[in-house]
Amino acid sequence: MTDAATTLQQEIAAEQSHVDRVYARLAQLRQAAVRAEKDGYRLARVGNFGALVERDAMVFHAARRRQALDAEHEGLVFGRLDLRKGLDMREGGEQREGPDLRDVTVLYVGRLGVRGENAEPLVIDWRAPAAAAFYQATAAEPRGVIRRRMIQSSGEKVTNIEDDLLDPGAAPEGMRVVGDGALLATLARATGRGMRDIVATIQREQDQAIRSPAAGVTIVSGGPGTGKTAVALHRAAYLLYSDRSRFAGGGIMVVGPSGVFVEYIASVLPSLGEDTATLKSLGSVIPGLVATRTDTSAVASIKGSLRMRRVLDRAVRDAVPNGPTELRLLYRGQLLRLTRPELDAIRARALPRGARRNEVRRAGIDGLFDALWAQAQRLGISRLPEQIQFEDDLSDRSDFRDFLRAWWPRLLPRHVLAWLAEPERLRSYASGILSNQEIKALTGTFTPGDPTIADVALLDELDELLGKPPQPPKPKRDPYHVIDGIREVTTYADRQRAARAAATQRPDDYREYAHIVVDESQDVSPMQWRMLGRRGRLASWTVVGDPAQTAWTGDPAELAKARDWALGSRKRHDFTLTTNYRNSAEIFALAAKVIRELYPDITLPRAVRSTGVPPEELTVAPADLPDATRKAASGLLADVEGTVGVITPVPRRDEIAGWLADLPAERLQVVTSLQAKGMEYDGVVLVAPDQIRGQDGARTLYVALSRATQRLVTLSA
Ligand SMILES: Nc1ncnc2c1ncn2[C@@H]1O[C@H](COP(=O)(O)OP(=O)(O)OP(=O)(O)O)[C@@H](O)[C@H]1O
Repeated sequence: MTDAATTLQQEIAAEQSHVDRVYARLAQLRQAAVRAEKDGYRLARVGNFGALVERDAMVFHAARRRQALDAEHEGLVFGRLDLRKGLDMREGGEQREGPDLRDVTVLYVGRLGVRGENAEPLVIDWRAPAAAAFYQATAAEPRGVIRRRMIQSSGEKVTNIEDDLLDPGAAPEGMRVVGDGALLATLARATGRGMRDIVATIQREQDQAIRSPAAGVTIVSGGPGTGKTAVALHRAAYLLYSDRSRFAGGGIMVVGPSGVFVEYIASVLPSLGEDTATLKSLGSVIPGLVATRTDTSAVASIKGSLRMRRVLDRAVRDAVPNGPTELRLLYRGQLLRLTRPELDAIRARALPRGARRNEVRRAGIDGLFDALWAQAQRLGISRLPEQIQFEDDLSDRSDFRDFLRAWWPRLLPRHVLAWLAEPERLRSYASGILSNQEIKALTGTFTPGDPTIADVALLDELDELLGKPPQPPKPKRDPYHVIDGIREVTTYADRQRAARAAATQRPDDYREYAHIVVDESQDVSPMQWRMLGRRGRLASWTVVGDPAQTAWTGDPAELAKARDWALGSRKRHDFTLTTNYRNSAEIFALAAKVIRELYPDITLPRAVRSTGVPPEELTVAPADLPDATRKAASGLLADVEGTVGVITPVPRRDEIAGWLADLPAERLQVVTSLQAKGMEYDGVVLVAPDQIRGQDGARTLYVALSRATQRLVTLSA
């Protein structure tokens, strides 16, 4: 063994003994927590009030502790800091020759804080203020850190160590420094189906964004692969740690562009021991509805425009399709009749600007009564009763009630959206608001019962425009348990469990999130900002994105206006990330070429890793495209260890997936250029790049070109 290898083995052994100590302590704590929980429940059988209160406290603490201890074992300890200590004392007093080990304080950093039997910290939580130096110290500004050590493990076994010596002058004799570049070693690892947490290798500029103040709006920008998504998710975990009652109680919602993306990031927060955040795609923000279909970028940009609110406002005021065209009632031998224009006028009067159709049905009915009463008086019906009796008579009649149900039904958003599927209605609502060309583009894009992702924001807008019919008040629930007729005070543990459940399964129309994280925010349309804004009126926000990656083709001023409306006047904190951790330098160079054609002066991130393998740009005859795609995908599956993504033009996904049906599916995913947003694969086959550029623009092509970590093949026909 070489000297370096021996040193590494010795250092690994030393760290292993600390890691063993931590796991032994963890097992002890876990046992104690389980015991305390059991004892707590036993105490309750004593039955008096004092015992209940005691049980309360015991069970609560024990259960919470056990949950935390259960959450995350893999790679529990991942960092060590050797810090200078006693600087002040040394300067004023005793002078020694050089620094020695007495001048060093050692601190371990991990996914969880663990204390020893005498309350000494064995590991501190990565989110604790004392751990910030682990991420923020640099050689230029060591912040008291002499050596930063990254500890890599597999399960409970330490496998490698990587050190950074930040303050050589303060390093005591005998302090050894091993490894070179933990970050690069991590980045070279294969990509799995899901995104990994980066807790052990968070970089300084990322850490600053993660720990930015909870209040207001934290805005994180940066080019492809700079860790915006990773930062957003670690920030959610950080907020939950720093103010648990506020953020777990109120709820954190993380919103990403697509279902594919949400699936990709779903394991990150649980791997950090946090499972109370709600993850949503833009197609699933409304409870009970999951839209996955995408429109073309051009159509999505029209549907996302604020002008659609005016189009929808016209729709909710219109007569229902196939509704009654007149009202005819025989009353005491005389025919009462209201024509279509009269009915329309009554509806319009009952629905002044700002009124919500489902909420003012009563005003519509009153308008009908008034018109019918006036007519009855005009006709001089004999023995006409008081108006009140006249109205009662009508209300009792089933033909009148049937008419009301058909004329002013309770409308659901999906009913009204379905009206837009009729070209006539679409034209009449949109004329003068959208251009003829835009109306033509929208025609045929609304499929009743099968909304696209862009339609979801329209449904949410309609929900607001329509309102809800007034409901009788719900009876209040008894806040206490009643078991066998005996009332029992709920325990903290019960409440904790209930709070947890409430955090993950919030009521259907939950809109009071304490924090909203918006990922890929460059693709959130104005209508979608309104949808998110409604759910974050009291929230603080983290908004991450990259304007150069947007597929939005509408008016930028409108986008800014809607975003400002959602985020309000809260204080903004801006952060920019500058290093691309995803792409090899060779792959990013090709992506950069595409975006520079559009924005020659754009500042792009620096790709830190090089593989020596340039992307392959192939052109084949159209008839050979299926074979070439299959060959490229299976070639990449053989070449890379991790995942392979095949990125297609939007309308061709299913066709191209068909070509690849016989390839092994575990490591292969076929996605459209729009679904590829935010995704990452080790190898990417990009099919028909020119068609992607033609349909969804150069910025979407730039996104597609910047998804691969190791290998990229483009196939043009
Ligand atoms: N500090 C880090 N240590 C290790 N890996 C990192 C670090 N920062 C980012 N990465 C990795 O880089 C890749 C890109 O990160 P992420 O997806 O968060 O970037 P992004 O800025 O959201 O990209 P895009 O805008 O292209 O969607 C991920 O695999 C992530 O794990």
